[in-house]
Amino acid sequence: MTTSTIPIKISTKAIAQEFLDKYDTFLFDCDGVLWLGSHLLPSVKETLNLLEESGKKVMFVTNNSTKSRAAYTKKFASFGIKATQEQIFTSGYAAAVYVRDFLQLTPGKDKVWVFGETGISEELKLMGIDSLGGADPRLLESFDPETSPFLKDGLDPAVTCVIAGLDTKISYHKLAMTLKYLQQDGVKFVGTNVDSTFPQKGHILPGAGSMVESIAFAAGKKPVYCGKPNQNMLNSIASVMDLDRSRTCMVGDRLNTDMRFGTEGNLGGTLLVLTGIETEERALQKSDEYPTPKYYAEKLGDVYELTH
Ligand SMILES: C[C@H](OP(=O)(O)O)C(=O)O
Ligand SMILES: [Mg+2]
Repeated sequence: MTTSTIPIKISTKAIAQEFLDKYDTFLFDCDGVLWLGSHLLPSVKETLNLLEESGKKVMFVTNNSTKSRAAYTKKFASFGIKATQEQIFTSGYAAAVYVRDFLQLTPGKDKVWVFGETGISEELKLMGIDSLGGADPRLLESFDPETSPFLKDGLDPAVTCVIAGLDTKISYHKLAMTLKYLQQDGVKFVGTNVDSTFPQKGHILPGAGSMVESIAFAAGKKPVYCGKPNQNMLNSIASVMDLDRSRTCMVGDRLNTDMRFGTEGNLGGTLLVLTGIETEERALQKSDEYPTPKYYAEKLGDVYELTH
């Protein structure tokens, strides 16, 4: 899939101002755009303040399922950035919405086995859906099928779905139990996001996709992914806010998730920043796997720095 236009680099005041004037709503990816782990990227806070002062609407759309939306408001606050839970969409929340609304799990009856962190289980809990596994510390113990606390009374028959996402405390016990549940007839398989890698300051580390696809390979089953570029996420956002797609821009650091999400969502534009996964060379090359961005920039903060 390609777009005919050559990406425009935001490298002058005039281009930066043209970019700002073109859109009323900005959807921001988080990892690799706003921050790298605990490291806030340059002039991000100033850029977000500029957008707020200009009356622009801002949403945060992250494929990172490790934290709940509520936990993310605390991460934003730690950087001195105001963000309400309603402005934040995570792939963990998107997966919970999917199992509630599409798979129609019955709260109080159906349960979910989670491979991943609290960002998934906390969102399920808010919907009244119980989950097993996840950050349960007993899963960090070495796995023995004879003694595992998750097997001694047999598998929980109430589990009708597995949700898998990024787990920075991965263990064989977690992999084994997730596979056991996926081997049960009728258990659905949901992935939070397909990102193969995860940007940290000075490192590109294994992402959710590398773990979910490992489980999929073992189970011989393909998950339904709920994060970007899945359009259910954008449709959820559009349903809760008055979104004029033609005046909306998706800002991200990954071509095959963020830029696809924006282009396939028929948004007015996309901005690829080079502080995460991608390079200028890849931003400019045409590919069948992902669209070229409308704009690109060395970093998001250039939008502020070039106009001030
Ligand atoms: C990298 C991705 O997060 P995002 O860039 O979508 O915030 C992820 O955590 O897998
Ligand atoms: Mg990112």
